Amino acid sequence: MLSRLNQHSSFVPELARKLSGVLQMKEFNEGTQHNSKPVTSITEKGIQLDGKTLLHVETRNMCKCEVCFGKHSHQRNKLPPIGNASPAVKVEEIGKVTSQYVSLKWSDGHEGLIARTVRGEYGPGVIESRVRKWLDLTRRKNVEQEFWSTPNEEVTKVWDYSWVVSSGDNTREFLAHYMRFGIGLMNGVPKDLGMKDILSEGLKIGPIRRTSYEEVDYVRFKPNPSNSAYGTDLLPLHTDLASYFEAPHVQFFHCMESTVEGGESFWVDTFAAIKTMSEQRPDLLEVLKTVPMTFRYTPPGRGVFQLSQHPVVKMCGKDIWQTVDIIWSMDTAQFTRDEDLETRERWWEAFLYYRELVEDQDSWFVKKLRGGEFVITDNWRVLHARKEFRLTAPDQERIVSTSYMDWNSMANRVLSSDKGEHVFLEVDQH
Ligand SMILES: C[N+](C)(C)CCCC[C@H](N)C(=O)O
Ligand SMILES: O=C(O)CCC(=O)C(=O)O
Repeated sequence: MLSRLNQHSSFVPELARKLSGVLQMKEFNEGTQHNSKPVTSITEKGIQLDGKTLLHVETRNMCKCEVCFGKHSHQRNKLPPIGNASPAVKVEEIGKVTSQYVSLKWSDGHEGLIARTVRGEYGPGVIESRVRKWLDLTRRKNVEQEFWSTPNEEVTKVWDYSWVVSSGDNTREFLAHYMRFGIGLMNGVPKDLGMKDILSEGLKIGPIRRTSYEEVDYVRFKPNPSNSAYGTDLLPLHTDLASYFEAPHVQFFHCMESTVEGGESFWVDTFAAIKTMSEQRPDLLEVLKTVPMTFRYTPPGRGVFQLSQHPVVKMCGKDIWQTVDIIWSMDTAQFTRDEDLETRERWWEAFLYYRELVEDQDSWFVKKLRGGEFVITDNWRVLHARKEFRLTAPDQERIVSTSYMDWNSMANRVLSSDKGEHVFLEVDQH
């Protein structure tokens, strides 16, 4: 590798410019996303590449040579010198430029190459088209999500189970829909399939996230319920397991049977409400973002003591990232011990403002689930609830099974290539 690079170290800038011109045409034809001229030049801050400035330190950390970057692991093999920020490592020379890579030599003596394209970065194979289409959605970027303050046709779309599981691409479309709206519904799940069959054999996703409810929990009427879900009363809008430090990202609902009266489900998109709040009362939103609330689930006699704290709204940069809301597991008494009076007054004003927005019934998606229907919700975004139901005849039943999963497992299904042949970076063709 290095000896090959050395061949290019007597590098002529003009040649690179010519090459770059040719490459620009080629890439345009391939439909890649380079805008302006693919100039490669060294500047004060770093290098100019394809109309973009890359900092010296960034280029050094982006090195894709086989010394720096694991061929099999696609992880960094070797750290660039720790002191690469101070004194700053600098690009000293730009070498060969091809459609995928640019060779660079840095002031720490290292010679390597950085990728110019998504393909150069991750390697050839099916993944590239998916990454282009879905990378931002799988990273929960708000710009790709569609917030809904009324349940429109797209949000309420019900997908046919057998269609969804009939090909990998169909499954991906369905999961991408779920990620966009925070909810995805299917019907027609065959009667003989349980939660685990649907997840691992149908949607081919996993593993299930274990909680204190084990892998699959059956929500049905139980006397003296250890969780309010097992009663028949209205179950108000909430996200599940707020008492965990990291509440599960994804929640699955499989309605196995429902012949009771009432018991309609409803959902609301908190991100739409938070957006409204950010426009109308940014001062109150700030309070929800900064003041932590304690959440608690400590049912007696079960050896369970779950206690955690979170602000109700979490951000990731400028993106709304997570809402945590379960009114009845808020430990209000603990809150009075943790925060001063003034903070609590402001917090309650902010929380009730927010709660009023999500309790606006016009923003609810209401649907009575029937046997064979399946719902996935973004438990960091969409609140779910169930209306009261009544058992008026002995043969009536309502059984919903629930499970949880990490968001990564969904993203993995949407973006990954299938297991099989190794597909390596094309650095050796550079
Ligand atoms: C569905 N399953 C019964 C497993 C969990 C119910 C979670 C909602 C609950 N009240 C909470 O403590 O967060
Ligand atoms: O019974 C239902 O439909 C809702 C149950 C629920 O919200 C839960 O278990 O978290």
